[in-house]
Amino acid sequence: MFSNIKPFINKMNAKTILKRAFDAGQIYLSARNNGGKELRRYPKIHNVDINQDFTRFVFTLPIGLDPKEISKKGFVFKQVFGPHIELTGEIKKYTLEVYKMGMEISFKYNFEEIRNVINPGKLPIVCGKNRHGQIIWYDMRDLPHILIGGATGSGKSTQLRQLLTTLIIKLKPSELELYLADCKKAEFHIFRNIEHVKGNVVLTKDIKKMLDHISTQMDERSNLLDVFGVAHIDDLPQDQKKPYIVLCIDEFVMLRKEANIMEKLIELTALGRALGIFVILSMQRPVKDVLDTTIRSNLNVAMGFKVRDKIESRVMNTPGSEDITVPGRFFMDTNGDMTEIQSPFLELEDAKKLLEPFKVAPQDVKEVFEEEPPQNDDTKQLTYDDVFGDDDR
Ligand SMILES: Nc1ncnc2c1ncn2[C@@H]1O[C@H](COP(=O)(O)OP(=O)(O)OP(=O)(O)O)[C@@H](O)[C@H]1O
Repeated sequence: MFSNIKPFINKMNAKTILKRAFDAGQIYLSARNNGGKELRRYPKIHNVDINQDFTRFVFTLPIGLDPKEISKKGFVFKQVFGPHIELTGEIKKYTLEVYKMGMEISFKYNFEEIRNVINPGKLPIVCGKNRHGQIIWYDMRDLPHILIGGATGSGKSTQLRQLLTTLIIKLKPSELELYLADCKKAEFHIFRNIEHVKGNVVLTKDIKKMLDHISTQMDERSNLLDVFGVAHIDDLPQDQKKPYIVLCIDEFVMLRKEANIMEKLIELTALGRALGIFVILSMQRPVKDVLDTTIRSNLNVAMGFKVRDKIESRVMNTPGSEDITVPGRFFMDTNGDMTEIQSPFLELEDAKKLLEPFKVAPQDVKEVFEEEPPQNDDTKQLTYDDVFGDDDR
């Protein structure tokens, strides 16, 4: 972008362009002097580093400028610099990286490649690769609950498949219990008869039972913390150790009219962390009125795959995900930090092979809930059309 001009001029030009973005987004403090003339205090640009692949700016906000202005106006940087940017930072100091090229468009899942990287994690969530080719992961104990959103074909299910498969390979059944609810009835069949999986259900009434069971676990765990005077289940004595519980609900929007389920989810996402209970929710259409605001604010990580429009990306808090064109690509928001990531591509047949060693005979599966076929009206599950009607919002 700036490579044919001398370095100093390059930097000045780059600064001027960034200032244009501040202007366009009105990212400054404004006051009037005695003569009525407007005086603007812009963010201070401390550093401009230009190299072959990208230009990196470091800037700080003037005291008094609301940091929300930056998250709200993130789109301006894209309008000025183009789509390949990354903005990180909080409160005062921010780093903006402007890349010359888009990212690699594929990253094939290979557990051997991932194994060493996630080794220090107790409950590792592998997100994918960033634009520097680094594997991005985090420990769910630090950021306990995830929202995954994206239109059909965007790569949500593939991401869920690899997240769950990785956890199954990494943790023993004595360390991890998985509870899966698949409102679309399409995704979680490959996890049947896996020893870690204690529930794999599709009907609303079974999802309710499953949540009741997890709530009971939650109460028991709270009591244990009380009895042993510790703040986290990891600190319980060895003979009292409890497995982590991960509840994953695919297309949970279909349950939105179930007040009882929503209440339980609010409770789980509010209190789960210390009790070793974690939640992953996925949805095709992240629209405000289908996502309870309390639940939304308890979900610390959002993975925004391709969504339909700005309204949906705003609900996800992943601006720019409406412009994604590559399957498996997403923007990840972790408490305000935004990273563009390509998720690992784990194909169905490969996942089946990886899961094979963890399968047990059906009679040995200790699922807490047996799936029952629908019998009468009280088992009727909402369909997508029941929830959304036609395309209107
Ligand atoms: N990480 C990835 N890398 C490359 N291609 C991918 C990746 N994830 C998904 N794809 C491609 O996109 C297609 C759709 O992916 P996926 O089924 O995960 O989408 P989805 O969002 O779950 O859609 P739906 O809601 O309809 O199930 C896959 O069949 C695959 O071809």
